Amino acid sequence: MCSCRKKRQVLSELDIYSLVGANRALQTVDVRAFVGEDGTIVIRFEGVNGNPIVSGICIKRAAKLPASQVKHGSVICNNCAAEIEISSAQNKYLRMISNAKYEKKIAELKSQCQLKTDECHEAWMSLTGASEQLEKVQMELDDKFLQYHYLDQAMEEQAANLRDICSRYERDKRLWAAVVDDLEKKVKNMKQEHCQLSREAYECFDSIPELSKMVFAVQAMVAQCDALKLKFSEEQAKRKMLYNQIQEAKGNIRVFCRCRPLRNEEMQSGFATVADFNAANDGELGILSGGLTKKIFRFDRVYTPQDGQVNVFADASPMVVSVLDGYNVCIFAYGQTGTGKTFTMEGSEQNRGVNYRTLEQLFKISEERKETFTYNISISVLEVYNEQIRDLLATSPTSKKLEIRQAPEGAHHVPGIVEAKVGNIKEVWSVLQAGSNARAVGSNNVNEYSSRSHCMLCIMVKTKNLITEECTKSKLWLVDLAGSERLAKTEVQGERLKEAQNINRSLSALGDVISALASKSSHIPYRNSKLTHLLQDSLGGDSKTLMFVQISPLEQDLGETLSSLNFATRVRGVELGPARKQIDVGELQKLKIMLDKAKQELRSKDNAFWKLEENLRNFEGKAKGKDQICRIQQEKLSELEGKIALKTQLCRQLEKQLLQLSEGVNGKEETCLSLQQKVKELENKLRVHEHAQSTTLQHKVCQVKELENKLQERTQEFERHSAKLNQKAIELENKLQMEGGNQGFQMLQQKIEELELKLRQQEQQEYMLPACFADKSGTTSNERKAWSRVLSPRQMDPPSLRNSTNRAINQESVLLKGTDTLHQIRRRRGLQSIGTENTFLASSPLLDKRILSSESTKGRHIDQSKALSRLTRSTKPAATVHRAFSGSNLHKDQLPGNKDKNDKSKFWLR
Ligand SMILES: Nc1ncnc2c1ncn2[C@@H]1O[C@H](COP(=O)(O)OP(=O)(O)OP(=O)(O)O)[C@@H](O)[C@H]1O
Repeated sequence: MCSCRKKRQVLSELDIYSLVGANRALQTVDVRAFVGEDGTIVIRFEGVNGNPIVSGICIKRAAKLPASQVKHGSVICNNCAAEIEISSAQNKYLRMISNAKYEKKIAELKSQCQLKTDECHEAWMSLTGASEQLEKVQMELDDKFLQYHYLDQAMEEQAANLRDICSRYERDKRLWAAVVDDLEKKVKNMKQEHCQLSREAYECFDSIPELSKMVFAVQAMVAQCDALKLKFSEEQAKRKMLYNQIQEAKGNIRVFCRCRPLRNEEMQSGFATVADFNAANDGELGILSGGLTKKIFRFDRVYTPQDGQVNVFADASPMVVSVLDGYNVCIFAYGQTGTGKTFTMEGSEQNRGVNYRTLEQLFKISEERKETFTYNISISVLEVYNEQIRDLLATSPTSKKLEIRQAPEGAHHVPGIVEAKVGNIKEVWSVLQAGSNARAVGSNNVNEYSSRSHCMLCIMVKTKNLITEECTKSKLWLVDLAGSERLAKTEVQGERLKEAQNINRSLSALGDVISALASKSSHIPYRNSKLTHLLQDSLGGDSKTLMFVQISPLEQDLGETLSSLNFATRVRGVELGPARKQIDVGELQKLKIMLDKAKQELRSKDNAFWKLEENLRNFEGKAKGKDQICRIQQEKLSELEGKIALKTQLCRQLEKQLLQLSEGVNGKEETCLSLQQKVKELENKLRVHEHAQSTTLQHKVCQVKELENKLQERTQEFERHSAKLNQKAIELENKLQMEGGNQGFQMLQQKIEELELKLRQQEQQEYMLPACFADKSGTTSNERKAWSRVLSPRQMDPPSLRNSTNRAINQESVLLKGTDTLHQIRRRRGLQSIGTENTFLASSPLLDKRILSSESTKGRHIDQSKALSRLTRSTKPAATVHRAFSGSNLHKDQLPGNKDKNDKSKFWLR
């Protein structure tokens, strides 16, 4: 406290009444008072006239005393430049005020920091919200993208399917077109065929009446023919039967005439033939004699030179077969030498004769009848040579003469002769060959290999009827007579003459027998020769006889030919009487034979009739077949037409489907285009939003970072300084208590001064803060000035002089001293102090709020991390966010998503 002269003068000369008026209190401001040691307040009124009454004292807290103005425990007055001492208590109080000020500032800073933190939190929350929105948008975008992708895939699939369908459709179309073309061609061809078939069918249909007429005519003709054939066969049968009956009744010897063909050399020599075969079929043979006259001979059969062995045997076959029925049969060949007797009877290997064919036929029939008959066939081959019988089958020559004996039952046989049993035709040929080889032959001028004996093959057949148990024993003589040529012609002598004489004698005996038989003589001279004696059972009587008269066609042989033919004519005239079975089986055998024949004829007629019927059926079947083919073709045509109609319908349906598919594809393409546009719009919006978010975030992050840094520095400095001050205060107090005294006091004062100096320096540094904050927090220039004035030494009123309870009175009794500006500044200071008090009062809720915010921040930490984790997704928008953070020059570690949790928690706790 100082006694300011100016004030003192002013106060001494102050005319209170003139200034205030009567009964009004003088209100003084900035009246300095001293606080005594005992705590009393001393106010000195110097130069006061009268007795001023102090009705009330309003103590108001002094303005803050800047530490820089406190030097060595004193303050220099701004008015009088007097050094005002400051008591230790006042210093302590000042320090407390200073500390309180710093605390206030710290609290303000903390509150500002809290506000900034809240702002940051809000910004972060908004950022998180924006991120979430962004994420949602991103998700929607992803969904849209996926939808677009799926749509694209579906489109591609649809397009591929469509292409496939189109290709298949094209392929099928081509195939169908080819098939349709082919079918059309086929239909065309079938139509043509159908037309042709229709024509043919019509023709057939037209010709059916004619055909049926023809069929009827043919049938009628066939029937007529059949009838005629039947009649003919009946007539023939009757004729044959009658003839046979006549023959059998007469017992005539049947005579077949056969003429040999001209030899090659004879033809080359130009020999003429005397035989005329024009009526050979009627059994007539003409012999030309003397060139003009022709003698006709009638026989049972006349063979031309062209007739073969088969024809000859065919006629002889029925008589041959008679031996199986139990008849004795004799077949002999008579004729001039070289006319073909041996050829007819034996034949050659290529042209089998009657002998071989007879045995073949017998075996064949016996095989056919084996169910009803058993046959035992044996053969003997004899030769009558020079009136002696030779066994041609005898393996060893014997001196014993073979004689003919008559059995008790009347049959003649040659005892001791070989009767070779033959079972099949192979054995027959070997036997016949052996006999033929053993036959005596010789050459003459007519025939080089002339037969010089009568060769006689005797076939003995024993038959047993398995049904009737009837047994027969019959024999068949097949005789190849020796040549009947005249002796003069042959010009043989000696032995050959003797052979010829014997041959002629035997043939003459045969003639005699035949003449006797023809004249029906009572005596038949069979025994005149061995030949007739052997043939006694089979020549004449109850036997069947067949004679082959062999003639030569040559004119030179005309005499012999006529002789033979005359002999044959006589033979043919012989009536032997009816043949008789060797065992009388009566008419039964005959009826059976007739029945067999009738059956055979019936079979043949049935066959012919069946053939005709078959032909008719064939005609009808052909007509029906054509009708059926026509019907089938018509059905096929209708089927093909139906198929064509179906396929045409299918083609139309496919075309419709194709059109529908193309329409669907167009619609999907439009949808796809609209979706693409929407996606582009969303992407643009997202980009804009991301850009705005990133810029805002960058800005806020920068601010927060700066504030954080500053706050951290200040806090650290304050803490450090407070710690130092507290420590030094404690030390000083301790020293003060320990030491005491002037020297200690002086030292203490010096130290205090040093400390105050340091404190002032720090305060000066602190005073620079508002300017800094003004720059950042938008503080106006007037406010900065007010700050500097408030912190001036004049405003360092002791807080003890101010009382909050009298604040209103003090404000009203302001001493109008100085300028308006000063007054305004003081008013602001008052307001500032009030604001400061209010700031202190508001500090506790803010602290609570900070705690809550820190707690809520802790609570939100997980969500933020989640949010950040969402931001760090590997999607396109996430990458965009990452770019936004990277664009704000933040280190990767400073990114919320990448920083560790401790840093994040520290960040939010701050
Ligand atoms: N119908 C015919 N067809 C063909 N050749 C025949 C015919 N008849 C006879 N010949 C031939 O004439 C020749 C004489 O025949 P073959 O020996 O049979 O007479 P032949 O009457 O038996 O004589 P021979 O009394 O001297 O024994 C033979 O070479 C024979 O082949």
